[in-house]
Amino acid sequence: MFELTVKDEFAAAHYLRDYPGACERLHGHNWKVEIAVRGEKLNEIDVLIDFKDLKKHLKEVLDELDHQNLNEHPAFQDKNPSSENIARYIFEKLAPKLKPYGVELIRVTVCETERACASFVKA
Ligand SMILES: Nc1nc2c(c(=O)[nH]1)N=C([C@H](O)[C@H](O)COP(=O)(O)OP(=O)(O)OP(=O)(O)O)CN2
Ligand SMILES: [Zn+2]
Repeated sequence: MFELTVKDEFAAAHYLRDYPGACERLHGHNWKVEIAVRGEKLNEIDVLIDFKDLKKHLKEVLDELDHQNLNEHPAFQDKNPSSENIARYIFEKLAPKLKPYGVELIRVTVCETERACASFVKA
């Protein structure tokens, strides 16, 4: 079994409704995102999936979040745009895009800072 990861980032504003502190006020982060896929079969040039394709599809998903107020995004109308929910949103958008390549998305990790990250992992 092989596992690949690629990274990208996006910048956005958010606030956490009902948060007991400063994060209840609008503020921004440069979120760093890492995704991991796995699969068994290498293709005819001996790669699982081209990093370029992985990065392209991740970017498509992140472009929808980049430079947005995430609290105004349809995905976060009834739930907070926490790192946890952002990771799950990216996972759910990205997983179907990668299926045709024969790889499985297994983890999306979203970091608000170098010291604070949340992952959504395949059950
Ligand atoms: N589990 C989570 N906890 C928090 C989240 C989150 O998404 N998931 N988000 C926040 C806020 O977004 C806040 O902006 C981040 O707070 P904090 O980590 O305290 O950020 P600081 O810049 O103050 O970092 P320090 O390391 O404390 O300097 C809060 N919690
Ligand atoms: Zn925040």
